[in-house]
Amino acid sequence: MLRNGTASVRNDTDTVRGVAGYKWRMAKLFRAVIMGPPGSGKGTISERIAQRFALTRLSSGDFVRENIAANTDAGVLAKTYIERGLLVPDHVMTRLLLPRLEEMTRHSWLMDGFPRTLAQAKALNSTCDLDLVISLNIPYETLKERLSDRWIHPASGRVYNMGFNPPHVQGRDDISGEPLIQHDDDKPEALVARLRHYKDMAKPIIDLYKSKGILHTFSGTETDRIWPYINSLLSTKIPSTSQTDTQRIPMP
Ligand SMILES: Nc1nc2c(ncn2[C@@H]2O[C@H](COP(=O)(O)OP(=O)(O)O)[C@@H](O)[C@H]2O)c(=O)[nH]1
Ligand SMILES: Nc1ncnc2c1ncn2[C@@H]1O[C@H](COP(=O)(O)OP(=O)(O)O)[C@@H](O)[C@H]1O
Repeated sequence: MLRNGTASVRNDTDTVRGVAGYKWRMAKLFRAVIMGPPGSGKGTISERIAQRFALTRLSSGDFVRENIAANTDAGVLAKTYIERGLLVPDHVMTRLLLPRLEEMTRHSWLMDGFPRTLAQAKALNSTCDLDLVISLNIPYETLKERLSDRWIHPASGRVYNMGFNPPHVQGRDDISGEPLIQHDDDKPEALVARLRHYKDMAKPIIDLYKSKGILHTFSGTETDRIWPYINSLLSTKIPSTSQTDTQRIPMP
């Protein structure tokens, strides 16, 4: 249920009267979060889930970058942290994200990158009830190999891996043809610290979702082997009607 003041819309099959004499039947919506250490495949798997189940894919990193580009107050503030390689403080992240989620009352979504702290998880919890949390558990050696081979198209966030999903033209984004870059913090020397940090921050969040009975953990070294399990889990959880989110039905 997405709580917005006193209004709540979600997880119900609900009808609302529209302007043109139609009722809009709200399909049962679905809200999920994907968690995992850097390089665990959150972006890759989110993309597959979004395509297969027609969910809106939300990425906290993209929100932050959009706000920086648009020079919003929160974006300007967030930039000062990102430039120093820090996480954006909780109150800035929630100010950026929660209003956006409140606009999404009619959409099923999958969030990547939020919550990253227990405070964020609690703030999210007070805004909406999640249906499911996917946690990816990938061995360190695998993460290290993947990240040293990760190339990104910064403008779109499209991700490549020189072995797993290489671009059609080496060093160039498939769609725009623009150059790909590597993040400094994907280098092995930065990775140990990033992983330790992830573990410390994620543990209480994972415990919280476990206690709510919505946590599903997937372990393995290959996305293509994990994917069928995620796919079949979601097939049982996501009602087929949520693929359109709303259906317009004539008023009787
Ligand atoms: N070799 C290999 N690379 C993968 C696999 N799954 C994802 N990748 C790549 O590993 C890197 C990290 O994946 P990404 O989805 O960006 O992870 P995130 O940091 O959790 O969002 C990217 O370069 C992906 O293309 C896999 O099964 N095998
Ligand atoms: N939930 C969050 N809490 C705090 N900072 C965040 C959050 N999501 C994104 N950010 C900030 O935005 C940056 C980019 O996010 P993202 O694209 O997820 O990249 P990365 O996976 O490299 O951290 C992060 O490094 C961090 O500074």
